[in-house]
Amino acid sequence: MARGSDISAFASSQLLLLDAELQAELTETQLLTSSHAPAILQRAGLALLNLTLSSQRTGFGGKSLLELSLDPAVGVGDLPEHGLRVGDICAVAEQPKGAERKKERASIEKRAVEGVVTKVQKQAVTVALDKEEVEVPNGKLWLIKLANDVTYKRLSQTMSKLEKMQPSEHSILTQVLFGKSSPTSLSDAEIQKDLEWHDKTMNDSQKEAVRFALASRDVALIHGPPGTGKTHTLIELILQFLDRGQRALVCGPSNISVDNIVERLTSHKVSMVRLGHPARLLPSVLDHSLDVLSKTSDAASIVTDIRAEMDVKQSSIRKTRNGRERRAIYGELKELRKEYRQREGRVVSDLLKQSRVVLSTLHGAGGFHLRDEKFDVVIIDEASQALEAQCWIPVLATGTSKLVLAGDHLQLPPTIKSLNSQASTPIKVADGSNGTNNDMSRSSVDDDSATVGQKKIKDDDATLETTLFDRLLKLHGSSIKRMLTIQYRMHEKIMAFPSVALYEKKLIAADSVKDRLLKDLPYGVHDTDDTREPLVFWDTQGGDYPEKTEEDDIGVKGRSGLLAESKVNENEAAVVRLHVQRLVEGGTKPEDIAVVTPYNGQLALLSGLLKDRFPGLELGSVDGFQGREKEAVIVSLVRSNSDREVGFLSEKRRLNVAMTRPKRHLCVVGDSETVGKGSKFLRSWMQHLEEHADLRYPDQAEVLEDV
Ligand SMILES: Nc1ncnc2c1ncn2[C@@H]1O[C@H](COP(=O)(O)OP(=O)(O)OP(=O)(O)O)[C@@H](O)[C@H]1O
Repeated sequence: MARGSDISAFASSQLLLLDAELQAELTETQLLTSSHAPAILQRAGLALLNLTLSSQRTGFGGKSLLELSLDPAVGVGDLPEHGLRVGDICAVAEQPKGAERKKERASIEKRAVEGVVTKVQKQAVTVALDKEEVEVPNGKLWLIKLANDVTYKRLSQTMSKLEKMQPSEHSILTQVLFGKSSPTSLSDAEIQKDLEWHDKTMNDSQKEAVRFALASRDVALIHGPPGTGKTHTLIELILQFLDRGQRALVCGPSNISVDNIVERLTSHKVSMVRLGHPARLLPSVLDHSLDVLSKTSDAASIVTDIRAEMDVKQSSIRKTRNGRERRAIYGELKELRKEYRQREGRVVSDLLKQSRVVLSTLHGAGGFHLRDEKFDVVIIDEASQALEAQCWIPVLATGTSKLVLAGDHLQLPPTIKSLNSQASTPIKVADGSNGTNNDMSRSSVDDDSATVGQKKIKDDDATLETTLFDRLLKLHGSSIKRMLTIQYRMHEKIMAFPSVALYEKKLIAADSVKDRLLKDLPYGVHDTDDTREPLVFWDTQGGDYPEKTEEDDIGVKGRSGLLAESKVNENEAAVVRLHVQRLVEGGTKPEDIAVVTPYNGQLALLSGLLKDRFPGLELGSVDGFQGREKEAVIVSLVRSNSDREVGFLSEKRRLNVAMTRPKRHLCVVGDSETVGKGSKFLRSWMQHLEEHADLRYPDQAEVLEDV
C-alpha cells in the first residue's frame, strides 16, 4: 500500500509521540487546576485572581480584545506577581469563592471564554478571544492558564499531511530528507562566479558555509558552535539569496530567534515582512510587522475606519435593553467583521507579495497568510531547538524545494514533557521558581554511548527529542553540514574543554577574544587573583557540602508536576556568594556576572542569597541561559552525595551550554568526587579543571561567614 511508505510510518510515529506530549501537558495542567484553590494556582503562576474587565475592543483579524485589571473592590495598582506570558492560552471565568465545591467550580468554568494573552502590562493583561460574539462573564473574574493545544494541533495537522501523502507526491526535498535521494549541489563554478561578500569581515569557515548553502539544491546544514556567528552567517546568506533574485522564508522556533534576524537585516534595507502578533514581537522590529504595516499603509485607512465602527457597535451592546436589540447588533457586527476581513486580507496579501524576505516562527508559517506564497528557500535558525514536526510546517506549507538549517546539535534540544517513558533516568520537574520547569524536563541520555550528536540514535528509537538536524546528520553524515570554527565569545582557556570534548578540537578563539580578562574590562577593574583568571574551579570535595532534596511548597513530593521536588546545596551556594563578592570587590559590575545552575531549587536558594545583595546580578537556569552570554559566569553544579548520583548533570549538552556562556571568566563550583564519577565526559571535565583551572578549596568558616 502506497500509504504504508516509511515516510508515512515516520509521520504516524510522530503523531503518536505528539499525542503523548499533549496528554502529558494536559494532565499536568488539569491535575494542578482541579486539585488546588485559586490562590495556590496564582502562586504557582497558573492563574491571576480578582480581575475586572477594564475595556473591550477589536484587534487584528477582527478579534475581541479584553483588557483585565485588578478589581477596584480588592485594590488598585499593579497586578500581583504572576506567571502569565504573551502567547499563553487561557480562560477568563467568574472567580470561584475559595470554599466553592469542585462541582460548582466546574460549572463556572464551563461559562468561561477562551483566548490568548496578547499583552502583559504592570496593571493589566489583554486577552484576544478565540470565538466571536461571546458573552464575557460578569463580576469578579479570574484568568486561568490552559494547556496549549494550539501548537499540537498544527503539528499534528502537519504530520497528518505528511502521513497521507502518496510517494508520488513527495518532493525531491522530502525524498532527500528521508534518504530516498542523496543531497545534490551546483558546481563551485556556478556558485562562485558572481560571489561578492556584503560583510567583508566574514571568516573562512563562514564563507564556506554560505557557499555550501548557496550551492545546495535541496538541504544544507550550518553547524554553529557557541559564539561562532551563526546568525551573522545567516544574514550574509539571506543577502546572497536576494542578490540571486531568490525569495526566502526565514523561520525560528521562538519569536526571539526570528526577531534577532529581523533586527540584523534592518540595516541592509531589505524588503521584508515579519508575520506574527505584534504583542509578541520585539519593539525594535515592529516597523516590519505585517500587522503594523497593514495598518499604516495607504490602503489600510479604510480598514481602520471599519474597525472604529466595530468598536462603537461593540460598546453599544452594553446599553441594549433586550435580546432583540442585542441580536440586531451582533448581526451588524458580523457583517462588518466580514467586510473588515476581506479588506484587511487584500492589504495583507499585497504587502506579502511585495516582500522578498518573509520571517515568522515555525508555527506561524502554518497560518493562512502563507497559503499561496512561494519561496525559493526556507531557512530555519536554531533548528536544533525545534521539534522535527515544527520544521515540517514551513516545508509543507510552502512546498519549498530547498531547506537550510542552522543550529548546534551539541547544545540542548527542545524541552519535552512526555519523556517519562523515554528517559533513562526518572523525570522530576522543578519547583518552577522562575516560571520554567527545567529539572529533568529533558532526558538524560547515556553519556558514554554517543554517536551522532551526543545522543545514541537507534533506527527504531524515534523520540520527539531527536531533531531534524540530528536525524539528517545521522542519515547523510557530516558531508551535509559545514561547521563554523572561529568563536568570538570565550577566552581561549574557557573554550579549550568544549572544543576538545565536543567539537573535534576545531574551535579557534578569535584574536579579539582569546586573551580577554575581567581586569581588561573598559571600566576600570582591579587586577586581582580572580579578575586575572579566566578559569576557576572551587572544588568542594571532602568538605561538608551535602545536597538536599527540596519539597515543593504545596506539599506534594515525588510527583512529576509544576511544583515537584528539586535539588539544593546550601553550602555550595555560600561558595558562590563568596566568589560573586570577590569579583564585585575586584571591580566587576554585578550586571556583567551571571550565576547559572541546572536545578531550579538551587536557583531559588541563590536568588534569595544574592539578589538583594548584588543588584543587577543575573541568575538563571542553565536551560534558560542557552543563547545568552556574560563577561563572567559562575556555574553551581549542586550534586554532592555519597552515592555518586549526578542525575541530569550527565547530559553533556546541558554542561556544554553552562560552560560556554562566559566571555572572560568561568567559575565552576562543585564536588569533583561526586561529579567526576557521573560519566566519562564528567570525569574528563573534572580532570581538565584540575589540570588547567585555578583550583580553590573553600575554607568552610570563611564561606559560611555572614550567610
Ligand atoms: N566574521 C566575524 N568577524 C568578527 N566578529 C564576528 C564575526 N562573526 C560573528 N562575529 C561576532 O560574534 C558574535 C556572535 O555572533 P552571532 O550572534 O551571529 O553568533 P551566534 O552563533 O548566532 O550566537 P550563539 O552562540 O548565541 O548561537 C557577535 O558579537 C558577532 O558580531
